[in-house]
Amino acid sequence: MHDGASILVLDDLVKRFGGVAAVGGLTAHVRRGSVHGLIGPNGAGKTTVINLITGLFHPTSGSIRFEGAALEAMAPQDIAARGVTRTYQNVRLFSGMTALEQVMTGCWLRRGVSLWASFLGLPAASAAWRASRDHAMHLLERVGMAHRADELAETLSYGEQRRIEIARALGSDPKLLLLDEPTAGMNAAEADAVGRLVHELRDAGLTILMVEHNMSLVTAFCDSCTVMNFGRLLAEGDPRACIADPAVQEAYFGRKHDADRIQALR
Ligand SMILES: Nc1ncnc2c1ncn2[C@@H]1O[C@H](COP(=O)(O)OP(=O)(O)OP(=O)(O)O)[C@@H](O)[C@H]1O
Repeated sequence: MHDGASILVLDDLVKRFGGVAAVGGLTAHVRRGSVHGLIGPNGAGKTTVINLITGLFHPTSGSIRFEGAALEAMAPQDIAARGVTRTYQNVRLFSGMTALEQVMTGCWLRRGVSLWASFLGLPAASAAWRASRDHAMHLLERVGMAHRADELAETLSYGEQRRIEIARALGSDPKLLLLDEPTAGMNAAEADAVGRLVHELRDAGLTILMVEHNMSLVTAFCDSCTVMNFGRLLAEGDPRACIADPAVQEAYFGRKHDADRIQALR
């Protein structure tokens, strides 16, 4: 997958924090128009990879190519402007704002009017505000939350808040959406609904890279995956094949004889 089919290519990516190599030479490919899972045990380096792709951290070495452009030295807002956006592991909504207002904050890249025009209430700013409200409403419909548009975010259920976050991330018309544990804390029905939403977004042309711990969701909804362990690549490809890989099983559950010993101690 070294051709134009890959929208994102990570090559020998390294991120050190002092003596800790959170990412220790990761190479990975994400195919355009796919749902790609990024999985691995706790502390494997998955969130650090998302932080590197979005420019929150710069890599110690290695490269990140998005549609052929090098992202590794770019500022987060420039990466966002190229069409890469994300959600966070923990819900990060603004308190005191309605669902619609939350999503409107994500539409800033589309507005195209200066901050001064907004402050001065110029006609162009009012028209841009109406356009971003209409777009935010459309996005709420897309994630099945239009009926909650005027509710304060803090009054919504956890699953609903996650949907609002996804709608907000869609506000900048991304090409690549990075979801960091989008189903954490959800019940099976809510998680399944997120899986279906992710498929709808993919079918509408988006590429999705999703950090996920729920293996049944990964096998049901991811087209491909990258498995990390200790900052490195453990397996890449078809999710079922990756999860069945003995090295991946060992990373998650320990060696078979360790499991047998633990069982014997019980
Ligand atoms: N800012 C930081 N400073 C120092 N160490 C960090 C920092 N961020 C991450 N690490 C370390 O890097 C390693 C990878 O962390 P990371 O959060 O990327 O893993 P993860 O796979 O996302 O884990 P989880 O599934 O538990 O969220 C861990 O050992 C973590 O403690």
